[in-house]
Amino acid sequence: MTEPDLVSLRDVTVAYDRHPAIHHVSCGFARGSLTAIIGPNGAGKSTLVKTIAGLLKPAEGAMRLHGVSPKDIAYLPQLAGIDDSFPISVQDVVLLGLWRRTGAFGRITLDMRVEASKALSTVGLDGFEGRAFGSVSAGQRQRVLFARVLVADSPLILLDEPFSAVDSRTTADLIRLIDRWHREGRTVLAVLHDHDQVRRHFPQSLLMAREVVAGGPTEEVLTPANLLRARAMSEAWDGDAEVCRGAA
Ligand SMILES: Nc1ncnc2c1ncn2[C@@H]1O[C@H](COP(=O)(O)OP(=O)(O)OP(=O)(O)O)[C@@H](O)[C@H]1O
Repeated sequence: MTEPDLVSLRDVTVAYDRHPAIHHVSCGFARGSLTAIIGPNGAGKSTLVKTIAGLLKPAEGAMRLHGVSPKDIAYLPQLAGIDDSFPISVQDVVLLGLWRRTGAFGRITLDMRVEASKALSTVGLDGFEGRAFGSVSAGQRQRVLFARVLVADSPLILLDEPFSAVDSRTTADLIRLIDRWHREGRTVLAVLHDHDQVRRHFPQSLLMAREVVAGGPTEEVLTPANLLRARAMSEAWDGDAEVCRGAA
């Protein structure tokens, strides 16, 4: 018998204020897979990832996790969504990745601090522990957030546009980290816009345009015909439509 997908969505519609952002999405992500989620702006990629992270609830359909609990998910939101005026040190941001082990009010041990420093070292930020998170550059911030994912040691990792505002050297370093997570058998989903990068590093892709346009091996998904279809579907989308209930 084949193993069920680690994450599966069946006929999922997610709405903001009753206006669907993605609709009738059915797809699965196998355990240990490395998948790029691609599609035009507004295609619903972040909405999909937030739904898998448990931050949004489907208005219709079902999202299921198999053999992984919601608290085991490491989610890296779009950098733009993080409030960098909040006074928190780089080390404390990394330690937030340990909350599964510590609980909301758990004690941070010396070992945990050492682990956080090691993770910072892995992402090239030796000695950054005491810096204010808001005071480091956008690329360095992204490295800090990857360090947070590193210490979380999660079987399912969701990355929303992890390379926006990041230079090519940092991108290359972070891609090496993603490769490492993939080799370790973790399941990784990343929202990306750079198709060359996706072709080079991501074996699987899911092309979205409010619904699934295509999913599977990247070379079969990223075809000119599919990309054209995704663009046309996005442009034809009716943003004022309401959730269609009871559709057969
Ligand atoms: N909090 C929100 N409230 C209302 N509408 C929202 C909200 N977040 C997203 N949307 C709408 O849902 C649709 C899908 O947005 P989403 O951010 O998921 O797309 P995306 O593919 O990630 O886009 P991008 O590539 O531009 O980041 C868009 O029309 C967007 O305006």
